[in-house]
Amino acid sequence: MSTEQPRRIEIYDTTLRDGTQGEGVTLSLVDKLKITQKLDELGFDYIEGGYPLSNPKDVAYFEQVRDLDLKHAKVCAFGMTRRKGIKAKDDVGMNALVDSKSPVITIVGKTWDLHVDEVLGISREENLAMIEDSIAFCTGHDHVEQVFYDAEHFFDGFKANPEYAIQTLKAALAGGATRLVLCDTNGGSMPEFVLTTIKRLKETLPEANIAIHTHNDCGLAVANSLVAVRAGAVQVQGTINGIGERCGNVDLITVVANLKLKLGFEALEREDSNLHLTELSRYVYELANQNLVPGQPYVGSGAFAHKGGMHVHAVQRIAHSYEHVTPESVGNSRRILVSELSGASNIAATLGKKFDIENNRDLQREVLDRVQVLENKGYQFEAAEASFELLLYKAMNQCPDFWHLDHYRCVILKNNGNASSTEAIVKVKVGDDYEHTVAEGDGPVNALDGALRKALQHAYPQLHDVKLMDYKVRVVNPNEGTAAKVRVMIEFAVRDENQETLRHFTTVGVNENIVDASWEALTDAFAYHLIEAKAETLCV
Ligand SMILES: CC(=O)SCCNC(=O)CCNC(=O)[C@H](O)C(C)(C)COP(=O)(O)OP(=O)(O)OC[C@H]1O[C@@H](n2cnc3c(N)ncnc32)[C@H](O)[C@@H]1OP(=O)(O)O
Ligand SMILES: CC(=O)C(=O)O
Repeated sequence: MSTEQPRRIEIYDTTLRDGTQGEGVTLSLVDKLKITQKLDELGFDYIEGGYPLSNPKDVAYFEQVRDLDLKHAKVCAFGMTRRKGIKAKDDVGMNALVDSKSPVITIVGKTWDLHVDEVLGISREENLAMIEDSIAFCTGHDHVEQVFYDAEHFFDGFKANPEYAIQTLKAALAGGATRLVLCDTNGGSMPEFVLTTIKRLKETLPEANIAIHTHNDCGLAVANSLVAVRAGAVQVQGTINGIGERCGNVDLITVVANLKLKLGFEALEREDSNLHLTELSRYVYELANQNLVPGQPYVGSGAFAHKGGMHVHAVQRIAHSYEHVTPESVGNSRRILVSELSGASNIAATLGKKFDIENNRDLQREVLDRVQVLENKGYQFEAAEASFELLLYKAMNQCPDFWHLDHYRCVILKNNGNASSTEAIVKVKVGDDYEHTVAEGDGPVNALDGALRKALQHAYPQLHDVKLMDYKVRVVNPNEGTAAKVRVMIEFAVRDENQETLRHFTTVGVNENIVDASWEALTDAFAYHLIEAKAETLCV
């Protein structure tokens, strides 16, 4: 039996620098500090906080991050080599880096002769001097513990001119760099090339500590990072959720999970850090104001969501029949979806216990048939769990009529130059009485919601607790132009008397008329809430 300790891989996060180079990503100073704290809590080794020369926010970040009580992570300041033709000590960028007081400085320099000759337009010797001088200038300051060298375009440079690429790395080592970070800046390299290149490099520079920084332009950032580790890299650089320039950086969430759960490496200082990967991913999406990616490996909302009937049938018996790791191992959870692709097992798994129908195959099939017919018409029940449950209540004859609609009407008034106003009129019969109400709203749905609530408020005060939160509409068959069907999904929150949210639920409606589709989703929600709240119907 091997007694060898698993190799520990350093994890270097650049969400706050390279991540913010992604389209649509901006983080406030407070967000950057919060993410720093979170990454430190989970045991990240290095956090690249920004580019101190770039903007006042990054300067402020490096001032304020010193007040955080970080337990493990080292904050890194990023910048490029000195400008051509001047001394490092006279370069504003160099001075901004050391003035940041960061214990680690990461300097990016040119490896590819194309960039040296054509982009910077300098001699190759000057580029080598810029790399060595810049690193030496930083290492010459006592507070600087380490300088990492980001070899920009390393793999493209090595392909074009391997001798020169290696000279640039030697210049970095001569300056005192403690990590040579091989960057696949354009994200175009293939894993085989990354592997063989690093192996060749290790023969030339056996003592150098190699790190890897990949981009995802070929969808290979994770693969390239993992082969680099296999070839001996000691550090992986990337971002949370893979945000970053163009197609993004490597997603450190996937890298860490693969290193720890699949390949037997140690990564991140905290023992149970992989259990918090889902939480971390969602935290960063939230602060970066980005939508979750359902299919994101390990931590996406769909990473352990089972939809096909055959899958659900098997997963209920043996979870790993359709799951490569347990959802809990990365802090995620299993979900069973109901749709036209479901089998009876999906219904038994999602609602079998709540409705006590785990063994009632006939009822499960009846509801499934109904789901299939409705989804064929444009409904979607995966995310509209309340409308789906209502189908079950109906199939079990447990969905009473709480009111009878006589009619509703919506009027939108638009005067030239004025904002439009909307009025809805609703007439319903509740028990023996007619309620005829009117409400104004921001639009037809808001006005109808108001008018129907007024009509029902005395008979069913429970509706006071349910609030409309979000409204989404999508065209189902766009080929029909303005006569196309639309699918409306409405999210509601149920609140207690202190206005604390107890739970959310969603309903769906489909129609050629957007107001009718909205009415269907709205009334589904009211009926669902009344059943769940055990309201007695006044209509017999
Ligand atoms: C692969 C990467 O992700 S590297 C990081 C890229 N990140 C960023 O660019 C975001 C932060 N950048 C910035 O805030 C700005 O671009 C700054 C402050 C760095 C520079 O701004 P400016 O002085 O206005 O220059 P600009 O951005 O137009 O052009 C880059 C300049 O840096 C020079 N340069 C580029 N790379 C290097 C390098 N490795 N070493 C030295 N100089 C370099 C270019 O020659 C050019 O200088 P020039 O205008 O004298 O020809
Ligand atoms: C340094 C860096 O971000 C890159 O080369 O991609």
